[in-house]
Amino acid sequence: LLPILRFPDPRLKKLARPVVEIDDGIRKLAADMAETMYEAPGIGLAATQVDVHLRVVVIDISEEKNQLLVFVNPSLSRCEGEQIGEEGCLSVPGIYDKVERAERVTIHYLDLDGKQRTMDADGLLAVCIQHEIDHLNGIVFVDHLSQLKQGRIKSKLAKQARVTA
Ligand SMILES: O=C(O)C[C@@H](Cc1ccccc1)[C@H](O)SCc1ccccc1
Ligand SMILES: [Zn+2]
Repeated sequence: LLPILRFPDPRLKKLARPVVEIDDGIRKLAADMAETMYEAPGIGLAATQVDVHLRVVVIDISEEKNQLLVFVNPSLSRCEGEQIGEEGCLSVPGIYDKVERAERVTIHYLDLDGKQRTMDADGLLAVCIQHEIDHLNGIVFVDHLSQLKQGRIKSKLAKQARVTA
């Protein structure tokens, strides 16, 4: 299992670098990220969240937890429509708030065989993909909220940290 960075850790703001070659190291990273995601539990995880600043994302929104998607160097095209959904984040435990996302996206990425692929997504998968790509760009969903809400969240998490410490 990989330790997940907690907001407002400054390493969550780092920009992840593209993967140059998909080797066994990247395949092991994806496997470790998937294990960490399933155990959390979560439906998505970006390498940034486990302090690896490479553009790798794992997602599984299936009920049976048996449809793992791995996106290397993901990018979006054709962002259409709007949807507002309640979001949480494994790096911001206990905080949930509404975030506006595109309803439909086309994602371009490399699979673990290094093959260039394209996928259309909508609904929860589109939301998750946008949430994870934000992480690779150093953006946490809290950054989309008002300064007032961000202040409240920081103090709430600081209090939680004191209690658990
Ligand atoms: O921190 C992460 O990146 C995992 C996120 C991914 C996510 C956030 C909002 C909406 C969709 C996906 C989640 O914390 S995973 C936990 C979760 C589980 C079911 C539904 C929503 C969030
Ligand atoms: Zn997140």
